[in-house]
Amino acid sequence: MLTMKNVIREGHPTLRKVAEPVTLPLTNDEKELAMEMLDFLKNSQDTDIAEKYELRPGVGIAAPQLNVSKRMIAVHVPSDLPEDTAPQFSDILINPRIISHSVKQTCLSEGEGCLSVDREVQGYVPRNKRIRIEYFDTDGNKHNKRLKDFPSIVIQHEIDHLNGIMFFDRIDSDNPMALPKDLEVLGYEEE
Ligand SMILES: COc1ccccc1NC(=O)N[C@H](C(=O)N(CC(=O)NO)CC1CCCC1)C(C)(C)C
Ligand SMILES: [Zn+2]
Repeated sequence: MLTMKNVIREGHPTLRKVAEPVTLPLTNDEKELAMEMLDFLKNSQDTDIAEKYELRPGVGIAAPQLNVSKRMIAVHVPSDLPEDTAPQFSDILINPRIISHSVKQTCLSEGEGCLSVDREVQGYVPRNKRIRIEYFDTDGNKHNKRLKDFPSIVIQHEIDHLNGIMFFDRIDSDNPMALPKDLEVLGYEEE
């Protein structure tokens, strides 16, 4: 099973590479890795497993973070509602592409972190509020989905990893708490 020691950290050159598109159909190794990535996220959200293996509570991971420079990401976003066990969004996305997005931007009120970054970085990370994505699943079927808010932020964060972009690249270093106009802050102070 994947643990934090498989995750490469800030400074590793692979995190700054543009990952290669995956040729379909996936090889068995690529399928295996994709499923391990999703399992890692599920394990990280299981109290006992996460504690036992010291996993950070992950909602998304990109293959480059495992030193595999391929355009594959896994996303597993739990529901906002505690009584709801079904995740808001859970899938493995092969060659994901943002095909359109809202003008409206959003950001997390508490900023962002990253499984590959072992430090706090303050500042808002402006992202598109809504995105339409196209991607392939591990069976090679094409999907086209519209996402907004947190699931949309997670997927944009992961697709950035496929392009060698880290979340702090998007923070305005002159004024980290600057809120671009037409941006809606997402998070606890939300009604
Ligand atoms: C179960 O966990 C949650 C439940 C509800 C809200 C948030 C979370 N968890 C996270 O935001 N987790 C972050 C995360 O997985 N990532 C993914 C990552 O680093 N991918 O490369 C960072 C997030 C920052 C914004 C979007 C993803 C870390 C860096 C804090 C582990
Ligand atoms: Zn990350």
